[in-house]
Amino acid sequence: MATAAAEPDPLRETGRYERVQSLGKGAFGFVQLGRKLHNNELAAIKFLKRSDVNKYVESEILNHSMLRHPHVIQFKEVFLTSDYICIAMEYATGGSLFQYVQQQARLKEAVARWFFQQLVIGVDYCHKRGVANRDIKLENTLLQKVDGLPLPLLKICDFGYSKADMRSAAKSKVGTLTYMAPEVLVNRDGKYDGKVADIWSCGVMLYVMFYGRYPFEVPAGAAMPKATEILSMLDNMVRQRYELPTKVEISDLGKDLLKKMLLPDPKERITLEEVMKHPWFTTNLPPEVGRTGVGIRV
Ligand SMILES: Nc1ncnc2c1ncn2[C@@H]1O[C@H](COP(=O)(O)OP(=O)(O)OP(=O)(O)O)[C@@H](O)[C@H]1O
Repeated sequence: MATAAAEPDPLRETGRYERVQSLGKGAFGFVQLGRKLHNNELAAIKFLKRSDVNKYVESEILNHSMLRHPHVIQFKEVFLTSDYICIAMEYATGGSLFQYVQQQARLKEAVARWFFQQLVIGVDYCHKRGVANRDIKLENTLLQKVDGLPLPLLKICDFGYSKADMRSAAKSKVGTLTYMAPEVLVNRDGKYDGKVADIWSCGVMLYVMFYGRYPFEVPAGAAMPKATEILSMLDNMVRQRYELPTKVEISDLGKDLLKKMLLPDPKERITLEEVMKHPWFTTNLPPEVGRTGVGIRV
């Protein structure tokens, strides 16, 4: 994580916000915790260089601003400073689900279900609003601590690779390799359905929560994987060659859902509607989930 001292302080020139601390750095910019001067409200503010603005920044703003849901980080406002486009959003106090899983090595099945139910309900909401996220991963799901709840709530963030156009299929090969659906990697006719690819990525997230590792990987080490390594990973995906380590006890229903989400043919892959009717998913799912996000039992 970058230190606040090393980062510029663009909020100073706004006269509306002050910087509280640095929250971290991504590939495209940095994020700071800011406080709104007139009401002390906190916000996570993402700074993107104005000179680097591209179609992804535009989609991030347009798509994220359309969404309002308990399991999506709330978009607040966008404003400009002399050098940056600044996106103010709800501040998630509990870090990312990636950090959470890393701390625990892997999650108990009931805890994985708690997060997975919220993830799927949030992703389904985005899809119903016409937005495919295309970069669903543990790092892009943040946690919000809420008094009285045994576990934090999950919030989907980062719509930098999202796609909203319902009329045309997605073409760009975007996302993160270990979470990328095979049809995105192959992209033979140059098109895929971003929403169906999101379901694969949710399946990868479920796998990582269960087993604390990725189902499909290229060897670690090199910054850029070799084409042969990517092809071999793709081969494993297409042949459904991944381990379900027996030393980790996961119910048959949990494994059944996982397998249906990791079906390589997007036409055969389970739909979100079917996921939400799956008996593993509906276990311990109170009616409040998705509406307020509060009241989930583990
Ligand atoms: N709304 C938020 N509340 C709290 N922390 C946030 C929020 N949004 C982002 N962060 C944190 O800020 C850091 C940078 O986030 P950002 O989205 O720019 O990059 P990233 O997701 O780490 O990487 P990349 O964008 O390259 O995939 C991350 O550690 C992230 O957890």
